[in-house]
Amino acid sequence: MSWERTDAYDQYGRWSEDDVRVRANRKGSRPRTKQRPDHEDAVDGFVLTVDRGRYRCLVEEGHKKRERTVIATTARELGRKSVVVGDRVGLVGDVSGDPGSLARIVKVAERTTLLRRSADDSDRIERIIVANADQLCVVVAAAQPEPRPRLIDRYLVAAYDAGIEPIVMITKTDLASSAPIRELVASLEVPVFESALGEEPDPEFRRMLTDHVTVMVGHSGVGKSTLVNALVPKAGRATGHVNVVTGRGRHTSSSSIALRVEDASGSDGWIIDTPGVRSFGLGHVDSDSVFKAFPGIAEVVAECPRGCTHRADAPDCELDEAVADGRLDAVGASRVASLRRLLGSMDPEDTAAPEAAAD
Ligand SMILES: Nc1nc2c(ncn2[C@@H]2O[C@H](COP(=O)(O)OP(=O)(O)OP(=O)(O)O)[C@@H](O)[C@H]2O)c(=O)[nH]1
Ligand SMILES: [Zn+2]
Repeated sequence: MSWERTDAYDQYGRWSEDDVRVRANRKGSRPRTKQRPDHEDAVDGFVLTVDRGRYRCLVEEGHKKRERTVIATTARELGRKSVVVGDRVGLVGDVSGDPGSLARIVKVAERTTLLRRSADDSDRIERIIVANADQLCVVVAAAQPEPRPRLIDRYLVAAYDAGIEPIVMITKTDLASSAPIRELVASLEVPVFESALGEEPDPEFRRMLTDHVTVMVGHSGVGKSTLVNALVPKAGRATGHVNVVTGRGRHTSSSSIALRVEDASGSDGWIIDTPGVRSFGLGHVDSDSVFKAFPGIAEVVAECPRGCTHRADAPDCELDEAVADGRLDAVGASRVASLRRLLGSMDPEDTAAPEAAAD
């Protein structure tokens, strides 16, 4: 996973000069770096969309008059470092945002989080979906398409692995009860919200988005775009239909986009809508990091034998001891059971879900 970081950046995303050769400087002016300009004049941008090598970035965010979007490409000096929606970048060149103008992304700030998926569970090559999200909203329909518990589990595992707080939004509650999904996530203490067609989004849910970057994920057809449009009326996310026979959506949204969402008081946050998927590979996830996401459990697994998977069948797993001797109470014990179930969603026999086939 080392490729996601470039050592030439420090923790603030500035160039680190350590590995840059500095030419002897006879004239006594500032030392010049041979290959890497430090781009002190770069302006900060927030990546809103990525489309075939063109990055739409928001600059002077929050500034009433000067805030604008700028189209940019990536500078060659970034090398193979990828830039994704949610990235905080430094831009040079024409940052006016005028029609036809083009800027260059020369820096990418170190990411606070990375949401990743792999093509399938045997594939350790990961794709970064979104950077810097601190919440992940799993959108799941009460019906049409039928909820797929394993996919929900997989999203939750990905969130815990990435250090992102999960939220569950149950849509289409006009069609079926939300109870089975609520039961599924009950022991994880994940905030759960509901929505139904034609209803205003729950103000509590809207408030939950304020001052956060929330990535919205879900199976194709669950009503994610409908929800995003309700939250951000000018978003104009294309909504599709669900095939009544298969219950599948048509992948109407095809790329990720960051959208500003406001609450009743006018405060705002960002949601990042991602394309609907049918499967979510977890080849890159290490089960240790999922357990370590929970205080109380992290201390216990620190005592496990080396290489312990912490799964139900793991020999001498300290979690079993801690449940037995009361170090973990009833809530802790049910959380361990839930996490083990979540990690069961990574089991290989589960990857060949019928939905993985194209329709
Ligand atoms: N009954 C009902 N239908 C809904 C609700 N939300 C969305 N739908 C319908 O479900 C269908 C799919 O909705 P979309 O918003 O396009 O779904 P999506 O999750 O964005 O789908 P992808 O673009 O494939 O990712 C549309 O026909 C919506 O009108 C709801 O709360 N209740
Ligand atoms: Zn263990």
